[in-house]
Amino acid sequence: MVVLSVPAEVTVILLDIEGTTTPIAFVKDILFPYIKENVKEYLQTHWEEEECQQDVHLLRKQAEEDSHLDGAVPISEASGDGEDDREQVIQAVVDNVCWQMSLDRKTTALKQLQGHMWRAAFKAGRMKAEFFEDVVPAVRKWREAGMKVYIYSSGSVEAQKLLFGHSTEGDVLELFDGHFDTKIGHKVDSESYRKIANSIGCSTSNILFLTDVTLEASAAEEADVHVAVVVRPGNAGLTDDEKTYYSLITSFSELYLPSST
Ligand SMILES: CSCCC(=O)C(=O)COP(=O)(O)O
Ligand SMILES: [Mg+2]
Repeated sequence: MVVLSVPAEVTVILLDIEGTTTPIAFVKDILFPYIKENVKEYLQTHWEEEECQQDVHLLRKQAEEDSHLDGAVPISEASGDGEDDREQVIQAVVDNVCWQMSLDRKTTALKQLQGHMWRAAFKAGRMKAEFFEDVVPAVRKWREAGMKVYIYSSGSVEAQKLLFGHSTEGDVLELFDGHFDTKIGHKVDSESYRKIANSIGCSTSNILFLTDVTLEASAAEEADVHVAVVVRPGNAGLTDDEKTYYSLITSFSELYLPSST
């Protein structure tokens, strides 16, 4: 088995979700279709609720920022003038969400609505998150060795907690010391990793970030974070240069912590 030695200065392991802890297929074949199939009915049912209105407000602001993009879908303000008007705005929100999802955009606005929609499905037991089989045993081992373990995903913190709280391996939320999402910044922006270190109360060089996306690995590395790229079934392929440049692992069990036996 290939072994990757974790540098002695690392005290925090920061994990991506999609393609790292969780198969991309679970996200693409289960989580995302649930949104596309249910978004209209969700909006119709929850429209009057404060949380839903906040989600629509955020999506509308995002739509304004996106107005220069090809195919962008604007969301007008409801005039408050009857059922037809409300249905038109709902349809625009649906179209906007589907457009963003067709591009796999990671906007905070989209991720916030998705998290709220998944809540009911996870809580009712209609959906259970999947993790690669090495994930939970490795995280337990790292914690026993004194590591802190955090999540950094484009999925909202609320959605992350739903995932780890409702999985095929039960509720494993307590294994994590904290969660970060795009509210701290985007994963391809190196400043996000400095803010994460600051929020944890450590130096960026105390962090090892595991991700499947080399643009994220590169941003983290620019901030002096240690990185390893996770190669999982179903992940996007890497170029030969990327394979040579980055430390690669195919399972969390390939990480060797000097402090553990
Ligand atoms: C709670 S994560 C749900 C999956 C998701 O929406 C997503 O965007 C995952 O992105 P990641 O940053 O974990 O690759
Ligand atoms: Mg990922």
